[in-house]
Amino acid sequence: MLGVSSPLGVRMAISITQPDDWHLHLRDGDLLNVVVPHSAQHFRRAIIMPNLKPPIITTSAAVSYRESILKALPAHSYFDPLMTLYLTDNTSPTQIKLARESGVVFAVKLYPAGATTNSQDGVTDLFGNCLPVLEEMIKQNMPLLVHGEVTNPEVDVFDREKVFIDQVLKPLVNKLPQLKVVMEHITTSDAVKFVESLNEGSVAATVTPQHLLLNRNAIFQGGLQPHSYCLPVLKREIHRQAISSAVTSGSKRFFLGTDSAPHERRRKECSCGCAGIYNAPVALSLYAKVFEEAGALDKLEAFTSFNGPDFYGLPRNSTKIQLSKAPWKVPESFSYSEGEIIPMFAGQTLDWLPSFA
Ligand SMILES: NC(=O)N[C@@H](CC(=O)O)C(=O)O
Ligand SMILES: [Zn+2]
Ligand SMILES: [Zn+2]
Repeated sequence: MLGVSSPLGVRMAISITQPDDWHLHLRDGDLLNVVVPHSAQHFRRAIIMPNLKPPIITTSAAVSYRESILKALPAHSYFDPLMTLYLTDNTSPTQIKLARESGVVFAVKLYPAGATTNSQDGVTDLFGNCLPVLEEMIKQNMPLLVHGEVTNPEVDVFDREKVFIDQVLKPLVNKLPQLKVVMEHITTSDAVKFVESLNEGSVAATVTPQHLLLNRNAIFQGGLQPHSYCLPVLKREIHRQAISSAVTSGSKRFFLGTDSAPHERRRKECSCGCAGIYNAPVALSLYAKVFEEAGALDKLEAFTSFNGPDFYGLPRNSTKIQLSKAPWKVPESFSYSEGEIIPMFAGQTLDWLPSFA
């Protein structure tokens, strides 16, 4: 990381290796034309979530989804979508082999059936139905990306991540210690402890800007705030602090994954609103804010740009991006053919402005 100083010695800008987003929802249809440019503006590569309707369960579906993403890229921009397969009870080991051979699919995503947006085709019994597939993933060195929440309605919604760690992840890493696992969008100190207790190269976690900056008060601040609702739901302040400390400590086990998850405004602002926060345009500014507030700006680059590719066994980017300490206003909304999407912190002023030098 290179610091640029003003004559008074105040750091005005930093230059870092261009980041990647290791957890991103781009959706499909016309919405791609809005959200793909936003991600490509800051990120070089992204792990693309497969929870479309219908979900991406085959390599051929992943290949054609990748083509539509590339078509939505503005001219002269570079962005490499790293595709994933949606794991179902019926996924076969052969499909995993084909996925690896394609060179297009980089991971397999586990959604416990019913846990989150478009997860109804997800897995009902991981150990009962998916062991041969997980064994093939070890052979192919293909990571398992996990939405880590149990779906049992009797478990309190704020405890679902912790219970998932105890009931599924601990047995999983005991049974298959060679499987690479990414616990996606972690929200609790329990998840931090779990990830830190394991071998660095085998289990890692992505962390979103909202889980680093907000606690569950944000959902109810002055009234119900649908644009602060995501899954796993925001947690208590002590959990936010635990995640922030873990990430800013410089540990290699944590890396950037925005979980940017746009939903059309009326699908958020209604009587049964969708879970998901659209943060792609603001994510990098917000991560910089978190590291600055922790006095750890020197550790930002490893989190945004090194730990992810190192875990996935991919090269680090050679391009750079600049973050300037300059106020900028987040747009109120972005329109597309079916309506609009509202970004996180819409209309507010943020401090760090990313740009290509
Ligand atoms: N995070 C969310 O609240 N929503 C995501 C799904 C997910 O990542 O769980 C979505 O696809 O909308
Ligand atoms: Zn999820
Ligand atoms: Zn997600």
